Amino acid sequence: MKNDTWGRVKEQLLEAVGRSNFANWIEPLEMVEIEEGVAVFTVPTSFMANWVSRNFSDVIVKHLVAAGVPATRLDFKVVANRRANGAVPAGNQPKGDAMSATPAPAAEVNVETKPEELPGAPLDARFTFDNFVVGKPNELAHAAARRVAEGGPVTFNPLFLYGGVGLGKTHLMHAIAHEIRERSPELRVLYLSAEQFMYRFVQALRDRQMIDFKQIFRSVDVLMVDDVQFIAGKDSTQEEFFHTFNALVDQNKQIIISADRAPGEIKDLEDRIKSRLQCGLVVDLHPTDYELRLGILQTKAEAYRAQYPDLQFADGVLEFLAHRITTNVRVLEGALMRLFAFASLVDREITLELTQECLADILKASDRKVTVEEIQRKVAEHYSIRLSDIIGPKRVRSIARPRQVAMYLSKQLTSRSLPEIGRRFGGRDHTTVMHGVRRIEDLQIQDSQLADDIELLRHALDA
Ligand SMILES: Nc1ncnc2c1ncn2[C@@H]1O[C@H](COP(=O)(O)OP(=O)(O)OP(=O)(O)O)[C@@H](O)[C@H]1O
Repeated sequence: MKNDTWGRVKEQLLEAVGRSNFANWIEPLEMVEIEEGVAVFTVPTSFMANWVSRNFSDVIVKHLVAAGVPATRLDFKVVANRRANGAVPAGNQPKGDAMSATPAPAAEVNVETKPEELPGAPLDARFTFDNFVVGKPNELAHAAARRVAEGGPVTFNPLFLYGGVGLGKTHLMHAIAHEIRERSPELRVLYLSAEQFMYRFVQALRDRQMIDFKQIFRSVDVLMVDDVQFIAGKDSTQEEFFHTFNALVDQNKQIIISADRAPGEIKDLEDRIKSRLQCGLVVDLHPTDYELRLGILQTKAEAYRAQYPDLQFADGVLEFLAHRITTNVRVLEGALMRLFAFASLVDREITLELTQECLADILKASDRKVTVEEIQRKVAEHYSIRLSDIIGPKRVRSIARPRQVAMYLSKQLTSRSLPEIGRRFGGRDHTTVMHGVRRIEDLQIQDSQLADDIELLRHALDA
């Protein structure tokens, strides 16, 4: 076939597949010969051979035939000697070796991108499964992560991990990547943040390297994208992410995604992406509880003590921190590190006093803000009465006393004024609240059962 015939067919294909597909997939093809109904093309990469063969064969054959070329099927040959991981402008390919090679199905040609060439983010060596403390709030997420890391047939795809700030999503993602790399070094694992994904995508568009981009992202065995909420509202990045996602799922490759909230709650994320993200297993990391925080502190303190055996902890310091710093694990870790640094500087035992002095700002910022509504709910639960009764007008003692307890705790644990508290108790006057608070203050002294109840409630509200 003459080159100008292929040139004319290309013009038709431009209209048929659109400018972007044409530039990415058709333009780089070079027609070499037609033999016994097989139209032979050279392509820059095996990925491209596969992709064009799967997605554009029919349309190419159709237009070839319409132009009078007797083609019934296509064959692609990857031309050797190209740039390591990229396409070469059409028309510049060295042809010698590839042309004399035995024709091979496109799928058998394999141009490898080595793991080190993958544009991923580095993994933190500390973020392993061994260093991850498991407790009730994260046991499901941990189990799912372990399962994915162990490999075997893909059971849930994608694995979607979500949770609030600093609860261990990134730690788990890195742990999975470490484990897979250790167990199956031949697998190509690509970990990166959604922000980096966008950055690579924009860069590829700008440098006209979309073929490389697609090739790399669609040729990995495990794709891990952290903080996916970042692409919300970024239309072209979402589009590309969606296609990458589909291409990998189609090939049964594992995808692991993390976000700060559930897929359905990510605003400005296309519905089709939301529903794709929900297809596999969605697990959340719950806010830490006291036991998990204490476990994390103990593990970290032990590791630190192994390094600095002279370091002394007074009893109750770790418990105090686990009790007081409830925001997230990152803050907890930061507090512990500061404490260690301070203690080794002043060369003193870490006492409760030293802890309070050294971490005053963190402790203040971490003070939990309890609401009047939470107090009312907990008190109602504790005394097995209805929440509406706490707020309502009933005056029988079995209801009036718990109501006074709730008023007392509201005064103690929140910064609300008496009139504000009164308003939240069904619009009562501030004098009624004041009376309730005083009554409980007095009664506590004589009534040990009441004192215990209040202590229990205070603890529950603090946790
Ligand atoms: N269960 C845990 N055991 C040990 N360390 C933990 C645990 N959970 C969190 N951490 C530690 O807390 C810090 C914050 O965790 P990580 O970066 O994984 O949080 P994240 O959920 O990804 O937060 P972000 O939403 O900010 O991205 C890390 O140093 C991590 O090692």
